[in-house]
Amino acid sequence: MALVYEAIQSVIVYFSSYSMVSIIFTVLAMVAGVMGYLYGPYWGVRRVPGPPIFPLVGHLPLMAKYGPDVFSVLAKQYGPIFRFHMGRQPLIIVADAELCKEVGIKKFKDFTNRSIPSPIAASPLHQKGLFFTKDPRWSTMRNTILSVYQPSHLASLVPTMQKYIESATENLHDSKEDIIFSNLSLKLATDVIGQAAFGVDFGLSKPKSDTESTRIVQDAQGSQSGEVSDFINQHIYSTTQLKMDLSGTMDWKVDRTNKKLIGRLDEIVSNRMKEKNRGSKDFLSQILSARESETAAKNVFSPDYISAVIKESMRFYIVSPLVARETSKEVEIGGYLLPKGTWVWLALGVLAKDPKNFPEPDKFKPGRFDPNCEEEKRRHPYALIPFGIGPRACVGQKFSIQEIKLSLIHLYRKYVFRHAPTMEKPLELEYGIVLNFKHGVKVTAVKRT
Ligand code: HEM
Repeated sequence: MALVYEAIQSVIVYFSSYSMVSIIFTVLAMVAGVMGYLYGPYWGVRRVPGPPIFPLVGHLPLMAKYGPDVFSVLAKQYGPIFRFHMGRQPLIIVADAELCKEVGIKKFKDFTNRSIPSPIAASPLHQKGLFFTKDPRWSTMRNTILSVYQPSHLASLVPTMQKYIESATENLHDSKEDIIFSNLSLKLATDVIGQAAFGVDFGLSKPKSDTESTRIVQDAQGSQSGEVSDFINQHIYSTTQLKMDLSGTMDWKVDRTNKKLIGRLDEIVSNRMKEKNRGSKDFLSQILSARESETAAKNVFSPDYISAVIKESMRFYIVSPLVARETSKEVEIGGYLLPKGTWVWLALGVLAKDPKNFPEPDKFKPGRFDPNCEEEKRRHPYALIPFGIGPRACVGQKFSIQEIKLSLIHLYRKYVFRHAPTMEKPLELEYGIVLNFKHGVKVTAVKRT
């Protein structure tokens, strides 16, 4: 009997110690899993210098402390290439013109793609566009799109651009309220893109009375202008709501808006496909014609003073301070070996405020771009790259510069502008995916006599 009792006892001890061991193992495995989840992405790039990491939030508290200057502050401390953690996701920040050249041009084939933040990874609409699309799909799409940005085609757009600029700026001096110039230029740019890209009049920049009288007039695509503005508002919502949210969740409203947008875009494209003599006035018609003639594309598409002022403005308020790229295989940059899949971000904003290339960087001095001045001659050729760099640089660069130049010429020929008394000083900025003005740029216009 005693023997049986002892045997049972030893079995109980065996099993209870077994379950203790298994609990310990389970807990250890869970801890290892959590540590792996939190620090796995860091491990491959741990040799790249960077500030100490706060658990879970990474370096986000530094962003709260230094605001938009955070990358300039860190570049001073850690050098031209450093690590910055958005939560657990490490970014390798490249803050030097020569290294940007290496990523964007010399080693481009290892950096063809952009890193995709999770809200975009969850959005098929954004992934289909040229900006985020990847690998061969990107090159086919880019080659087809580039044809519509040829100088001859851009030149043919001058009258369209002029028409919108003239109508939008006709009676600025009559305005009883301050003109929120940043809003006006956004509407103007969107209207020009609508006409140039889709052959559709969005009617956003027309002076109010005009817009009201044409509200019921059908636009070129048969949709009413109210509907078109609705479409654009959805588009603006969809793009401005893309936060750098790395939590893996996506705002359901963005998802819903994207679905509606896809519907609208499909509608515009299918209507245009039905048109026999669609001509080649707008980008959509050109791309559809290119698609019909090229099978590869078919599978993919479903220094004058003004120049100096434009360059200095784009340096001073750099629109897109960071450009996201990703390594497609193991690659060496700035003396560090980066594994495949590393997020490498080019810090165009740090470059633009680097006193090595732009002495007194916080002063607005268009003269620094005078081709005869020493500063211009000494400067690194890739010190100011507001449109990005290399084969993946902005396709809209020439289009934008043409529109900016035309707008400036028209505006300054007719008006003198003054800061409105209601405009804050210094201007308050909002930093998102692109730079924005918190309260708008407010001006009053005085007609030249
Ligand atoms: C002042 C105006 C603009 C600025 C500062 C700007 C800036 C940029 C930057 C920095 C990039 C990333 C480039 C890189 O990765 O190296 C980019 C890409 C792009 N931009 Fe712009 N852009 C502007 C206007 C436009 C316009 C008007 C269009 C269209 C008509 C446009 C279409 C694109 C596209 C499609 C890409 C993605 C190109 C690709 O991934 O192959 N941009 N832009």
